[in-house]
Amino acid sequence: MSQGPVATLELPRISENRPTAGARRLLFAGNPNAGKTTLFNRLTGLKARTSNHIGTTVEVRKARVIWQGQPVEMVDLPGLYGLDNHSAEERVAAEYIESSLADPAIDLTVVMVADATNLERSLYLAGQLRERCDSLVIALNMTDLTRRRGIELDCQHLAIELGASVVPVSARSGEGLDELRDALVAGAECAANGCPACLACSGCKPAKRYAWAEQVNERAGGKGLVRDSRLTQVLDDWLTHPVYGLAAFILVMGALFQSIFMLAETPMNWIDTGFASLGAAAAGWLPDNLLGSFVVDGVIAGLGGTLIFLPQIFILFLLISVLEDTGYLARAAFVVDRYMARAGLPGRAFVPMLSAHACAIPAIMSTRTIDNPRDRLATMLVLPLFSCSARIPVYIMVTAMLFADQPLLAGAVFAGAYFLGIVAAFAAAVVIRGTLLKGRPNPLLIELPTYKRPHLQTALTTAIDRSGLFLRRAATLILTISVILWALGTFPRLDPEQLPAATAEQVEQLQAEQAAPERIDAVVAAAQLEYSFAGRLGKTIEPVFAPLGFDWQISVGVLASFAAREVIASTLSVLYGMGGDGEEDPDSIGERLRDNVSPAAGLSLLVFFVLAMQCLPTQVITRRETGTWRWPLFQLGYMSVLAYTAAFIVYQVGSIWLG
Ligand SMILES: Nc1nc2c(ncn2[C@@H]2O[C@H](COP(=O)(O)OP(=O)(O)OP(=O)(O)O)[C@@H](O)[C@H]2O)c(=O)[nH]1
Ligand SMILES: [Mg+2]
Repeated sequence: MSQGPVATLELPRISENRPTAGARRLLFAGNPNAGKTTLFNRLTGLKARTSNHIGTTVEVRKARVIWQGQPVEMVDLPGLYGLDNHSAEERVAAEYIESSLADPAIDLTVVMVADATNLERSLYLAGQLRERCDSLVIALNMTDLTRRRGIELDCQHLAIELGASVVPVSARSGEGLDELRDALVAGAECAANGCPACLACSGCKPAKRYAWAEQVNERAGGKGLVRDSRLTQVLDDWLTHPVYGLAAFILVMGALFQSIFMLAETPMNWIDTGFASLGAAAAGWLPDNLLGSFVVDGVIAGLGGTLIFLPQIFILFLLISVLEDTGYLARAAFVVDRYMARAGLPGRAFVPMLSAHACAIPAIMSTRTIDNPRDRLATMLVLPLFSCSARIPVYIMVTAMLFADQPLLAGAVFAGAYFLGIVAAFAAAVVIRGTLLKGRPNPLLIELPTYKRPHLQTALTTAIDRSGLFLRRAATLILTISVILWALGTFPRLDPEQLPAATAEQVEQLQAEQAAPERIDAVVAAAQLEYSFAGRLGKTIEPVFAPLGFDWQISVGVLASFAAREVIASTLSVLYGMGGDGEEDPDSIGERLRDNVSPAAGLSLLVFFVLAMQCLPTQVITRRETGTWRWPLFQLGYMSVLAYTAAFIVYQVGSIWLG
């Protein structure tokens, strides 16, 4: 069959389980990391997140496709090992399966995705599902890997033992998908007379069920499957070793960040020059009036100030995705567990912490793999301290300003900002675990996934997806705020005939000196900006931020960035650009800042942005995951105090040192 699936994606709330009227429902269930989401993506054409570690999917995800003119609802579930005695993280999937099974209105087929390289373990859940549902299809996934190891599982025999269709597939390569689709369209009724296996173990104790799984696995030819090859064992000995493992960890993370900056440099320069020439060209075409200023100073400057970070975001997600796919990250979690435990954080917090370097939102959601509620809450509270990609603009802006001619120092300060975020998160965890959430984290017990060759296409899809999200934000939220700021900085208009006395005097003096007209324009533009709403607002709040060394422009930017922190870059591009020297060629953000901000104030700004909680969407997610506004408010409170205090110290000490 080759009808292209037409899919729409929706994210229901966890508890939502209403069937779509008249639709068949296909439920993708299976052990964690068996490839459920990869298969779901294949069949729906969607791009839900997949990766080679346990617990990637934490929410129920539905999609609707049309197959042979009929609507089919596909549901991707988080992984689970069994229907009974499930742990907290398996709850979402177990409850969804139970409630779907209990609802007679749903025309349900369960697609059990089984990892062929670990068939025995999958059979435990398969046996349970077979007992409870009348329509079950086993998608025996990862057969590309078993084949490579020279093992052919006997699917026909398995089908007889289980009394259900068994279709060998490779979700990654797409092999067997047509056969799977045919089996699903056909309806996939289980053998009416029941199957010996299920009759034999109905109501069995787990131990008996495991024994049954072992026997069936053996009869299907899965006994020869040694999960871990010799190479895997050797690699694991090294990568989880307390000393070599830590060295490897530092090396890998260092290489990751180093390559992000190296690879992103050239495309960032292109974007920078591109927008600079675009601004200059637009300034040439457009009349020198409000419209011209709106396009050049509002739209182009605002967009350019944000889009410049696209290459870094793309490369960061690409590399993290590649690394995840290899299976290394689970080993890294194992290595850092002992250090995390000292701060009161569970080892499982490692993967959320790593994703928090891209964005705190998915990171907070992925803490669902931490069973202990206190461990989980402590992790959530400190996650926003890690340097997410929205902070990168500020880091680049400030380092470019302070150390334009010293790339090594710039790199060190940049890394320092990341490091500060990590140290602050661990310190906050120590304090929180010692006071609010007393107790020690549970020791780390994770299953190490098998090493896999990374899939470039998956990584590219993730990177494109995340960059798309960033672009949409840039195009909507950030552009809107830039335009609002332009308007705030433009109105009310200052009548050129009625300049304030000081400005008029300055202009007269410049005219007497026969200064270049641009210099006179710049003086008038600065007076206009101070006269505007933005100028008045900035001047009002300036005293609050003055002890941190922020002038009124930065104060406006800091205020705006409490909605979304990356706004600061476009804000300053707009505000400093508007009050700028009026030259044809707009300078880079770094140069503009250098003219306006002292080094001590720059460092203080950097520290403030490392530590401040400036992201409404993250707070909304924290509210959702904790069920109360108390914790997001706590996040906002402690992080604001921390940011203000640290920036204050940096500015005061920095002013003495740096002059
Ligand atoms: N070689 C190979 N790898 C696969 C196949 N299917 C999935 N994978 C890889 O297996 C890993 C896990 O895939 P996911 O689709 O995220 O697994 P999942 O079952 O949704 O995992 P959870 O959401 O954590 O329960 C990813 O690295 C996939 O690229 C396959 O058929 N062959
Ligand atoms: Mg998944």
